[in-house]
Amino acid sequence: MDNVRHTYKINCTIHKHYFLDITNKNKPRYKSHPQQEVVLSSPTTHHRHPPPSPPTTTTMDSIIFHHPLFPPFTTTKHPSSYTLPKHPPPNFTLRSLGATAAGDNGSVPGVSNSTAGDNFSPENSQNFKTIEAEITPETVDFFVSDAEGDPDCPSDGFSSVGDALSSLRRGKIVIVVDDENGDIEGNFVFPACFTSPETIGFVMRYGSGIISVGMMLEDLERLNLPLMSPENENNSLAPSFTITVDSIDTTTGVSALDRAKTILALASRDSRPESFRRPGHVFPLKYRAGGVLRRAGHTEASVDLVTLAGLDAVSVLSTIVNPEDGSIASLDRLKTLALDHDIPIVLITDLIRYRRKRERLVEKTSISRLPTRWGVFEAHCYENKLDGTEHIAVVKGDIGDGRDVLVRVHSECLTGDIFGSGRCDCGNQLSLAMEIIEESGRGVLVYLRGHEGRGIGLGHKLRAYNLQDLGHDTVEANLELGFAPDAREYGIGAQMLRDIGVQTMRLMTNNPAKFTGLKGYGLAIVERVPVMTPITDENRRYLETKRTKMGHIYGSDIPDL
Ligand SMILES: Nc1nc2c(ncn2[C@@H]2O[C@H](COP(=O)(O)OP(=O)(O)OP(=O)(O)O)[C@@H](O)[C@H]2O)c(=O)[nH]1
Repeated sequence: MDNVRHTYKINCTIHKHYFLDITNKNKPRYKSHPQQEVVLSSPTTHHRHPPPSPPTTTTMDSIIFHHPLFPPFTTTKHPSSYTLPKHPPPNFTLRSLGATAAGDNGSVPGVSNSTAGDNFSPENSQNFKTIEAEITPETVDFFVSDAEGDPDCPSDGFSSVGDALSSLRRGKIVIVVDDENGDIEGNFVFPACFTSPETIGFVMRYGSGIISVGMMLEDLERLNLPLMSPENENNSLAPSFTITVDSIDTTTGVSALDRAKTILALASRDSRPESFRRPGHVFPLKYRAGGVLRRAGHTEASVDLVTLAGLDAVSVLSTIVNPEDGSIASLDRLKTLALDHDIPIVLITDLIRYRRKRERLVEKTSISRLPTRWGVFEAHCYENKLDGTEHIAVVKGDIGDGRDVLVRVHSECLTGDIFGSGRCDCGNQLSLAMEIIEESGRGVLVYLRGHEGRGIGLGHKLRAYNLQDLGHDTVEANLELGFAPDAREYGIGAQMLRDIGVQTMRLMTNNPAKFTGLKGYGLAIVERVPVMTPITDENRRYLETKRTKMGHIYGSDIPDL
C-alpha cells in the first residue's frame, strides 16, 4: 500500500506571488519573488505509518499570498501535477523555505501553517480556481488635479458654499438643492433675521406657498412650540414640523407682510410663547443637532448655512415649484431661476463636504501595541463624534514628516475580511496591504467601519448578493435595493490620517473614486499603489463589474476562466 503512488492534480497555493518593489519611490513596481523552495510536508505523528514520501521539495516561482481562512487557490499557468501518496494527509501544510517577504520564520506570507494547510483537500478547492491577473503598476492618467478632490470645489454647475455664505451675510436669498441625481428638490433659503415683505413676496411667487422656519430645539422649547407629529421624531427622513404659528401682531397671517412679521418674531430673542397664535400660516421646523452631517435635509442645510454665515440659527426655507402647474421645479428650472435672479445655487452634498473639511469629527480614544501575523503595528482607535462609531488605524513605523506615507484606506467587509468570502477581493486586499506596509516598514492602514457593502450595511449587502445570484451585477443590485452604487465617503478616514500626521500619501487602491474622495482635507496623494489579488471563479464577475462600471483599474481585462 505504501508503495502505491498516484498522480494527483493538486489544487494548492502555488502561484506567482508578487511583491511591491519600492526601491524607487517614484516608480514602484510589482515583481515576482525570486525562486523559493517549497516543501509539502505532513505531520507524521497522525499516521500509523508515515505516508510514502512524495517529492517533498520542489522549486517554484513562489507561493501566493492569501487569507488564512480562505481555501487554497489553484493556478492554470503553473505546474499543477505532483506525485503524492494516495491518501494525502488532510492536514499537510505548505511551507516556504527561505521566503523573503514572509518574515523570519519561513512561513508562507499570510498563511499560518496550522490553518490554511489544515483544510486542504483537492476537492474543497475546486471553486477557488484562480487565473493569472496581469499586474501592471500603471499610474498614469490616474492622478486628478488638486482641485478635483477639494471639498471646497463646488460640483459642476453649482455655486460654492463660500459664495452662498457671502450672499446670506448680505441678507440675500440662495437656492439649496438636495440631490443632483435623485429626486430633485430646490428650496429658497435666507436668514430669518433679514426677512422683509418683499423677500416673502418673491418666495410666495416662485415657491409652493408654504414657508417654513428652521429652528434649534432650544428656541422651539423657549417659544413652547411642540412637534406637530411627535411620532415622526425618530424618522430621520421626515421633516420635523412643529405646530404652526402667526405672530399676535398680524391680522389674517396670510399676506407677505403678516408672514414676514411672524418670521421676524420667531427670529427674535425677545419673543415669548404668548407672542404667537396657534395654528397659523408659518411652519417652524426642528433642526436636528449635527445638521447636514446627521441628516442631509433642507432644514438642516438652511440652518447650517445661516450659522456658517455667522448669523443666528433661524432660517427661512420654501420649496420652489413651477408657477405654471405647481409641480416641483426641475434642476434645469432651478438653474434658470438662479441665473435670471443672480442667486447662488448650492448642493447639500457640497455643504456636507464643506463642513466635513472644517470640523473635527474624530477623536483619538486609545493607542496600543498590536502584534499581528504580518508584524508588530500600533493600533489607534478613533471615535466618530457624530455617531459614536469606532474606527481603527493600524500604524507601522515612524510617520515622521508625514510625507510619502504608504496608506491603505480599507472599507469594512465582514464577510470578506473575517470569513474570507470569495465573493469579493476585500479579505485578500486587506492581507496584501498589511504585508506591503510591513515590508515597507512605514505606513498606515485605516479600517473604516460603517462602510460595509459600500455603505449600505451588512444586511443589505447580503440582499444584494441574493440579487447577484439571480443575475444582477453588484451595481444593479444596489440600485435595485434603492441605494446608490457606492454610498461611502472618506472624510472620517482623511481626518484620522491627518491626526496621525500623514501629509502626502502613496495610496493603495484600484478605485479612482477613493482616490478622489480622500483628496482635500489637507492631504495630498502623490501616487497610487495598485492592490492586485487573485481573480477566482467566485469573484471574477464582481471584479469585472467594478472595472467596467465603477472605473476600477486592473492591469488588463479580466479574462474568462
Ligand atoms: N453592495 C455591495 N458591496 C460589496 C459587494 N462586495 C463587496 N462589497 C463591499 O465593497 C466594499 C469594498 O469596496 P470595493 O469596491 O470592493 O473596493 P474599494 O475599497 O472601493 O477599492 P480598493 O481600494 O481597490 O479595494 C466593502 O465595504 C465590501 O463590504 C457587493 O457585491 N455589493
